[in-house]
Amino acid sequence: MARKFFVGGNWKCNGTAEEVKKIVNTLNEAQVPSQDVVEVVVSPPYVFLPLVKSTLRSDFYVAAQNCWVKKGGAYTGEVSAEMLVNLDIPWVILGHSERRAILKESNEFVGDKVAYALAQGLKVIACVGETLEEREAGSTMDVVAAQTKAIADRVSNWSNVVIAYEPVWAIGTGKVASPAQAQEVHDELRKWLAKNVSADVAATTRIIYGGSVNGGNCKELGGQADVDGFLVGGASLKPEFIDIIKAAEVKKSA
Ligand SMILES: O=C(CO)COP(=O)(O)O
Repeated sequence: MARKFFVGGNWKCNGTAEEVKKIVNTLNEAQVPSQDVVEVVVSPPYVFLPLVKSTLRSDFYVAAQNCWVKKGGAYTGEVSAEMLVNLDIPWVILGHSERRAILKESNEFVGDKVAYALAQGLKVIACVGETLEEREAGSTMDVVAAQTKAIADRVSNWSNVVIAYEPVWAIGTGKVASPAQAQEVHDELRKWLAKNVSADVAATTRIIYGGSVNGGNCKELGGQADVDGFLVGGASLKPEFIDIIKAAEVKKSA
């Protein structure tokens, strides 16, 4: 299958320079499957991007955790897509649920960001996912489809997009989605892409899972047919991130 396993580490708003150096050292020394088998991307806070980029092994890549919705200018506190490109940062995470919920980023705003970042040449990890209330109300797929539609309405080339399905109730809670729950949404999302974008985009776009992924649950989750990797929060700051990268092997032997 053409979809290469993808493991992202979202460090969120954590770390000191000393801690970042330690994490990078641990990653640099790790024995992991080759780039043919797994694509590894770590996402430190903006201020540590140059440090990580200049010290991280060359077979791992870096991502910013956000960027501004259009060309830079008089937007105090923002970082533009152009700046990331200028620093050779290849990836950006957009639409993370923490930004949607706390900073009130709407589906349309996230869609605009994704389109703009792609147009500047960045690769995008676009996050979608439902809250516990939405799941309990039976509207998981409606929510995820609306979030994805806002992206699909603005994007024609999906080759540089990875979709991260991150149920909000599983993020930072230790309450991981069961492999069957993850597979169900990933499968529905792929069908949505087939129907609303194209069969080719559905077949080739990686849909990764995020929400309390750890060294213990990654193999079973990664073994699901439509789970193409992970976006890892808390565990990406720990040595167990290496075990999660190694979960890519489950696909190779599948
Ligand atoms: O939000 C996440 C990754 O973007 C997931 O976070 P946790 O792995 O800490 O639940």
